[in-house]
Amino acid sequence: MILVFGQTGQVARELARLAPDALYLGREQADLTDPDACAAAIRAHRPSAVINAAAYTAVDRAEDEEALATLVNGDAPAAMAVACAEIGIPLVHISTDYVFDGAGEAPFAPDHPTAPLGAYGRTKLKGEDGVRAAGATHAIMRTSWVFSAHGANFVRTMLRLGAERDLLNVVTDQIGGPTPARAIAEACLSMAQQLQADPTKSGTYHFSGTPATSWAGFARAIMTEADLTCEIIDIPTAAYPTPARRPLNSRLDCTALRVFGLSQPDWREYLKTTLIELKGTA
Ligand SMILES: NC(=O)C1=CN([C@@H]2O[C@H](COP(=O)(O)OP(=O)(O)OC[C@H]3O[C@@H](n4cnc5c(N)ncnc54)[C@H](OP(=O)(O)O)[C@@H]3O)[C@@H](O)[C@H]2O)C=CC1
Ligand SMILES: Cc1cn([C@H]2C[C@H](O)[C@@H](COP(=O)(O)OP(=O)(O)O[C@H]3O[C@@H](C)C(=O)[C@@H](O)[C@H]3O)O2)c(=O)[nH]c1=O
Ligand SMILES: [Mg+2]
Repeated sequence: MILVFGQTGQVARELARLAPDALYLGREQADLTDPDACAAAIRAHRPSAVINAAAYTAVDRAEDEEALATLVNGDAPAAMAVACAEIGIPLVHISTDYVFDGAGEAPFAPDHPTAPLGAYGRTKLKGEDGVRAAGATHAIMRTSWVFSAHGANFVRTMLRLGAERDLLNVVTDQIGGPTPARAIAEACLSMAQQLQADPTKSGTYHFSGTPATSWAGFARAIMTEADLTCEIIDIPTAAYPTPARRPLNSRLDCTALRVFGLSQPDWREYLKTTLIELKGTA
């Protein structure tokens, strides 16, 4: 039995659709602000693998709540990994492009030095370090720009704003790979299964959608696919001030996915299916 931390999040919901028999622990059953409780849940349930799909993901708010975000994104995954090491099971942990500083234009390889620009990235990096230090079989999967038909994400924000406005300013100098939560969930399950059979696959992997685009480019694709007439105006990051700094270059080098026989999802296909799914629920 696979144990998943998270129930209502984008990735957790997609996991639940793909693997309904896994055990999903929401905030009520396992609060990540209590790392010991997370470790205790693993010891109590003795699963065959753990996937951590829960996190503090409010990038701007994290600047003011770094202590809380550190507990959830840093200390809880570390405690999970210690418990996984004890009982000899793999942990699949999800991390982010925001651990990098976004310099240059080349895709970041998994072993490229990290240098987060903000609190969210710092807390996620602490979680990565804790998972690696615990000695459990693990995959740290760094992904980026996650979207789905549920939860808080850029696609849903653009659909809401696009229906209200004729024009929308969107940054054009942050480049990355939008990644469907659905594809992340599939990859997590595959990694968990393969790690059980072959612990030598442990390591840090990048998993992002292709092709790389800007937030403005992504916004334009969303408006087109959704038949909204809202015009997207290209603006530089400097013209869109936010509490947290974000990396300009979020490109991730995903070639190591070959180890798991996985490849990058084309976000344009998943955008279509996401919009169909949203229409069905509207
Ligand atoms: N969203 C994105 O664009 C990106 C996300 N990631 C990473 O991917 C992973 C999945 O993200 P995503 O699915 O988008 O996340 P969401 O923001 O959609 O969901 C986060 C989940 O974490 C849960 N959670 C937050 N705080 C706690 C807590 N204290 N105790 C228990 N559960 C908690 C939330 O529960 P509740 O509903 O109760 O609040 C929610 O289920 C995370 O590790 C994230 O860092 C990486 C790159 C990009
Ligand atoms: C709503 C809006 C956003 N933007 C910009 C702000 C920001 O630079 C970019 C995306 O906005 P968001 O608020 O979705 O960005 P953000 O929440 O920072 O998204 C990040 O979330 C975390 C959890 C991650 O791990 C990252 O990979 C990334 O997905 O678009 C505009 O330019 N115009 C707009 O109207
Ligand atoms: Mg956000």
